[in-house]
Amino acid sequence: MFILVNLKTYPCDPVAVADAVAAVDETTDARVAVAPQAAHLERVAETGAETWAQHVDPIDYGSNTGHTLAETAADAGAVGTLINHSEHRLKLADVDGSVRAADRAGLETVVCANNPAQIGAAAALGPDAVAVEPPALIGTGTPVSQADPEVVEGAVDAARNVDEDVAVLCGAGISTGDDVVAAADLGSEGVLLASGVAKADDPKAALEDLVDPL
Ligand SMILES: O=C(CO)COP(=O)(O)O
Repeated sequence: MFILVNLKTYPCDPVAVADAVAAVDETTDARVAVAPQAAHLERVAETGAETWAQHVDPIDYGSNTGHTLAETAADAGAVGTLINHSEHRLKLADVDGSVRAADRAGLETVVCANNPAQIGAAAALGPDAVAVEPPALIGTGTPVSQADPEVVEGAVDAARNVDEDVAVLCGAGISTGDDVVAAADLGSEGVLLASGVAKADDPKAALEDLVDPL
């Protein structure tokens, strides 16, 4: 299982969480990675934790003020990027452009989407993975894999019908190892989560609980 911790703009210490991610990754067969804010990419990558960007723009080098260039994220140590989060919504053409930009820079891609229909559209753009995250469950602590299993199964079917090579992850409310096991049982190859680790009093203990049953 792939466990990708999105730090969003939570007021946590990104380096401390990254240290915990790196330490827990050593103890498990699961793959554990962290997606800090763009300004923290370099410091986070220096911990040795697998580091992802939260976003890259559909641009190339040039006159693009205030944008995130995929190559710059890669230079800072990112090995992958999220694209099109519910909290950072892109037009389909821009999702496509961001996937192309990430490919150009050698970044792995996970395109997020709200529901199975959008997952099908996202999978058609050829990312490495898609992640279904129902917006109503994000940040609630109610795990999509246990509260809304149909949406995860629907996403797996939607992606498989389009491109069997695109992995499917799920996210929203995931915070325990049981939530991760439930996701795996539904055909998900990984989970995206944020508050369960970024807002935890002890992020390392939260990560240990997530990987414990794997
Ligand atoms: O949006 C998410 C991950 O990208 C999920 O957030 P929560 O884990 O806080 O529900």
